[in-house]
Amino acid sequence: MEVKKRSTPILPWMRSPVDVNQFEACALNLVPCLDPRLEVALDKMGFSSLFPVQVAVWQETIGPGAFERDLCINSPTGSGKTLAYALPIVQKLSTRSVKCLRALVVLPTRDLALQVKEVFAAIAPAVGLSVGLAVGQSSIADEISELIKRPKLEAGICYDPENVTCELQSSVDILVATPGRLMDHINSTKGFTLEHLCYLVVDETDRLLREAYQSWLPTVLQLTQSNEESLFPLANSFLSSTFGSLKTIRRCGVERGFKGKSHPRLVKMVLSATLTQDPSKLAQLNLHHPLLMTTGKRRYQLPEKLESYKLICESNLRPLYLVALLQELGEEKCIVFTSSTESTHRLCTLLNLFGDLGIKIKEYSGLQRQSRRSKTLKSFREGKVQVLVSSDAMTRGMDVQGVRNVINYDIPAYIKTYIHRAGRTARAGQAGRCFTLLHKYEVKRFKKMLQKADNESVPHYSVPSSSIESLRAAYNSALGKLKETVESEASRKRKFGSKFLKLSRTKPTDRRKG
Ligand SMILES: Nc1ncnc2c1ncn2[C@@H]1O[C@H](COP(=O)(O)OP(=O)(O)OP(=O)(O)O)[C@@H](O)[C@H]1O
Repeated sequence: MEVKKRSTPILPWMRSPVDVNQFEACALNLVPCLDPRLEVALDKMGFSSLFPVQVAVWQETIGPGAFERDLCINSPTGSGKTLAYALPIVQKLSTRSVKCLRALVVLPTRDLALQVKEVFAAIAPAVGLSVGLAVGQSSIADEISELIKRPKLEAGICYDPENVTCELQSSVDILVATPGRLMDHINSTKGFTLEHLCYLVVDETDRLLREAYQSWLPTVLQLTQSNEESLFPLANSFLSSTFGSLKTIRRCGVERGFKGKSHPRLVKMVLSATLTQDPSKLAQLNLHHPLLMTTGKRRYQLPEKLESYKLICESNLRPLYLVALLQELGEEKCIVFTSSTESTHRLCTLLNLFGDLGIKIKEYSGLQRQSRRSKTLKSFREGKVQVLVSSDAMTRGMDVQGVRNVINYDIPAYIKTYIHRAGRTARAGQAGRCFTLLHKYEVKRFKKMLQKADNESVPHYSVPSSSIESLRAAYNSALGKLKETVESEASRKRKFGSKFLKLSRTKPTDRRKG
């Protein structure tokens, strides 16, 4: 007998969402209250209107909603969620008079954080705001000097470095960070404070809530919680009047208690194309009167102009079919997803051993150094590389213009993974295709998985058998070379490993002598 999986109850507030589909795109000059300087900045970005999800969020933030509720935004990949939160935050902070860290955006990976920072950087300076990045791209010292302003030393005056904390100020109004580097700054950067934080954005929420990442979330929530019930309220006011430092008084209050008050509670915005409904996960965010904004009735949505195809072949012939498909796609930018970093490396090596395919193919995976990954991503963005073979490092959030095709070399294990992978194409209302290579025994599972995203029938895609036949000889030769390459890589690794071991066994004094 089949045991039915007990479904988790949906939280009451999730049952009455705002449907983003009810909103239409809105020309920039018709967006109510939009700061004209931001209109100019958006125009420079090539944007002439706001997308529906951006209009819907604008309503709940700058419009009548007035940031009174925490927002949970579940809208498809490529629908424009980044600007949906960036624009209202920037508009709201545009009237601030003192610079301090007021908005924090947390993302799971460095490349994603860089991408989001670019969006803020395109609009925030237009209204005099600065944006910082804390991702560990540069040394911690360089990052600190970007984020914290040191007091100007007048000639002849020497400050005690231990005693300058109260003089240190934030150089940024908005910080985009990954959890690890954020925790480094919280724990050890003098002058780094979340005391004045007004906005917290948790992008790719379900991914970020899956791991603790050094307990960044409870730490941020604790550091920003209401300080009205502080044990020493008088001490607080004494300190601020004595030292004249800026103090942010938070209130926790009820739904409509904040209008016109200068220091509201911390507002949270959480987003994903596959937002979790798990009450225990959402509870970690300690949301205030949350409002769910979602697109349509289905929990999982694929982009409107995405076409999904299945390509059936024997497992051992998959590389052959992949090459034939890549040749058909020609120079169109394409991402090929595999199930692991190891198979990404192996597949990319194999493809490059096929002889001249007339397309530049590179690997992008968590196995590589960040600098290498960033370089590859840059070449891909610039069109110098046409095909990226990737592990799931590329699955979420990455926005690369002109990606027309996504290929699942390995079938994704979950519908969420399919949605994020496929979502690297068909972005911003553009058309795109997602091909999945399947063995005939996987077809049923694949169909069942796609039904969860309302995708009932996925047509077959076939490559001509003549293309397959013409590639066979090159395939066999590539397989032979792959064996050699793998063996020489393994022996290089072994050599490097034993050298490293020897080195670490040597006494430090000996090493210095050598
Ligand atoms: N108003 C707009 N007009 C034109 N293009 C836009 C607009 N807003 C966003 N875009 C473009 O749409 C693309 C997708 O935006 P974004 O990366 O924010 O999507 P997303 O919803 O966060 O996707 P994902 O769930 O995959 O992270 C980007 O290339 C962005 O530049």
